[in-house]
Amino acid sequence: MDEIGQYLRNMRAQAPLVHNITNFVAMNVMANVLLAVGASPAMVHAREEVAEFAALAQALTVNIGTLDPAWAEAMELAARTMAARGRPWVLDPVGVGATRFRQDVCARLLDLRPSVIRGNASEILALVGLGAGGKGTDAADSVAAAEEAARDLARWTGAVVVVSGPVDFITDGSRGWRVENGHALMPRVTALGCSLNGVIAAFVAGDPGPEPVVAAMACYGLAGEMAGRAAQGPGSFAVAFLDALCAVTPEDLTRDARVLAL
Ligand SMILES: Nc1ncnc2c1ncn2[C@@H]1O[C@H](COP(=O)(O)OP(=O)(O)OP(=O)(O)O)[C@@H](O)[C@H]1O
Ligand SMILES: Cc1ncsc1CCO
Ligand SMILES: [Mg+2]
Repeated sequence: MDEIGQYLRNMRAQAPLVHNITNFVAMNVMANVLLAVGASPAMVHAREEVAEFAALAQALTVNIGTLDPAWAEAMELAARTMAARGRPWVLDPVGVGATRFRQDVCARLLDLRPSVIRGNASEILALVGLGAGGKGTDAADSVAAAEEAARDLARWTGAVVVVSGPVDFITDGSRGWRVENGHALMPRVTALGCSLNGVIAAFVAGDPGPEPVVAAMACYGLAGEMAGRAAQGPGSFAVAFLDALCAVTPEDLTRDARVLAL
């Protein structure tokens, strides 16, 4: 892997336009996260314009958090555009274990070959369950338990798979990395997982493959650590986290990333 800070430097030099079809909860947080880290966000979801808009973007994220049928159609149209143009797109299968609707939509989206799939341990296990005939999952599934499932999902779909949690796991099906950066307040602020998808998309916009995804995860976790030192609780953490995403330098990332190649 190159010097890890280089991926942040490259991303900021490109300042990629990231098109996001995300949930109502995440839209504002995610747009601010992307601006803070140095990318350019757009939240666009109408069926009538998503394909045209996706053609302008360097990367796309799709998040099924507040799904409805019109949005599901828009997600497929936008993902199809990226796939046809060979541009990266990131899928976040929020709560895919919970309902049939989410499972059906995710199965269709997986056919459109996401470049990256990012979820928490339960979501990754549930997605693998779609391929294996729908085995059940537990909301408390650990990242460690999901590592093998993530490798299976990566081999099955061709995507880089990320399991986020106290320690993140990233795999392309053969290689694997653990990223230990992060802060315990991150899961106490809504939509920081959803917003992470945008940062991953920004890092892979100019540079496909698992290495920029690993760098995005370390960068996000490191910003969490910086924010954690300034915060009094979840509210001030959310503000400090935006400041930290803006302040973190490539040199900080190279020095303080805690990445284990397996
Ligand atoms: N206990 C923890 N300690 C340190 N970092 C954590 C912890 N839990 C999550 N993170 C970090 O928080 C970020 C978001 O991951 P998380 O797994 O919470 O996403 P999520 O469950 O999809 O969140 P949401 O659905 O609320 O958007 C990642 O960078 C991850 O490393
Ligand atoms: C709270 C919530 N509900 C649906 S999506 C979402 C944002 C975190 O995934
Ligand atoms: Mg999530």
